[in-house]
Amino acid sequence: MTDLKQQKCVPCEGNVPAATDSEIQEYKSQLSDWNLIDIEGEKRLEKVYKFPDFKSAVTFTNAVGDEAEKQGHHPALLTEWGKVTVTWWTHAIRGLHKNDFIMAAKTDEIKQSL
Ligand SMILES: C[C@H](O)[C@H](O)[C@H]1CNC2=NC(N)=NC(=O)C2=N1
Repeated sequence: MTDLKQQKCVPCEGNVPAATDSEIQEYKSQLSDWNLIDIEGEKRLEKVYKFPDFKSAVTFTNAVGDEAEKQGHHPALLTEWGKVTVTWWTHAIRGLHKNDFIMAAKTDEIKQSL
């Protein structure tokens, strides 16, 4: 099985099915500490990353933003002193796609690289 973090997002403009519950479980089992949340009926993946100060939280936020631009898939990012909340979902399908799990794995990799 190819690591999620090594995969690329496929272009997604609403013409793809959402991940099934069993796909969600399979992809989620390859990640650590990501929470599956439900916002008004839409499934999303969320994780809070901790930092020692505001500046390193901003650096991480920008690095995640750069990868999002590269992959054409964009998160919600809430940057605060000492923490960043990252939320991935696919707007076009109002739910989760494999792209979101790929980006979650890449987000973990970015955190480890800083
Ligand atoms: C045209 C462009 O690829 C799409 O609008 C992309 C941009 N980034 C995106 N990011 C996310 N998270 N979901 C989307 O549906 C999405 N759509």
